[in-house]
Amino acid sequence: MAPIAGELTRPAVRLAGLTRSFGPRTVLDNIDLEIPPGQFVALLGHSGSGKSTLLRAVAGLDRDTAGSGELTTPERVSVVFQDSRLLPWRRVLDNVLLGLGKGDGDGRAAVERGRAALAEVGLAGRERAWPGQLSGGEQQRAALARSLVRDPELLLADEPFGALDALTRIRMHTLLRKLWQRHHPSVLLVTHDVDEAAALADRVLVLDRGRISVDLAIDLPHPRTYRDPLLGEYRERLLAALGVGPDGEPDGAAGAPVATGAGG
Ligand SMILES: Nc1ncnc2c1ncn2[C@@H]1O[C@H](COP(=O)(O)OP(=O)(O)OP(=O)(O)O)[C@@H](O)[C@H]1O
Repeated sequence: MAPIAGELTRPAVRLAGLTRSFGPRTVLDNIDLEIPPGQFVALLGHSGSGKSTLLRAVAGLDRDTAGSGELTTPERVSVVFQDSRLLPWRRVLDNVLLGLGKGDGDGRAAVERGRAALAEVGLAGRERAWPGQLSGGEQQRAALARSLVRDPELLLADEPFGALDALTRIRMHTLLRKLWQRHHPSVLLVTHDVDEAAALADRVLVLDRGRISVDLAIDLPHPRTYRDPLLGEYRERLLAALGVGPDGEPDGAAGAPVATGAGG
């Protein structure tokens, strides 16, 4: 739930002095970050800037990496990746049920939760399909259902729509926005897509050379339309922060151009 005004709430995510290195290369350099409960944060940055490394650290997936820092996350954390990671030998509903943790119920109650999650992502009636019978977009919907079935307090998403075509991606943005508004987990969404970040997030972070170089609040109500000129202004600010000039060419220090994805 969103915090009630004036109520003291602990951040859902707290990173203090997070540093990660691969050999001599420091990818994350002493990062501090707090994400309040229910906040939708997008993490932008050039390829290789360390976005996935940060997300994996928050997810607790990189214990072998040389690093230091403090990390606090809520108990129920779900992760979605660019590929759905559905098990091809399990039917869609059974894949979704894999998202349930110990103590989340079993038997009939679990099946009901799985069915409800599939219905929420628009896959009612596809419970007994095999993953290979779903389109790419449907597979990502099933992955979202698997991540939501345990009602996460924190949803971590690493380029979840990066492999989808532009139109499917826009539909998935709408779906993710609705799911977030309904369940209100904190979200950390890694993306290359400036439009995706500006359209969905309360707050956009830009990762550059191991540090968070920009922390920008997107102060626009939801749902946002891609044609809103105010959204366009945020987009321009973010592109400038990424070092992409008006002609799409790099305009300075930050380097290569970024894909801006679903525009228009
Ligand atoms: N397991 C690993 N071993 C060695 N180097 C790694 C490892 N994981 C990531 N790196 C390096 O760390 C840097 C950051 O990688 P990371 O995947 O976090 O970037 P990213 O911003 O998510 O990139 P992209 O947008 O291309 O996915 C890269 O230079 C990468 O080569």
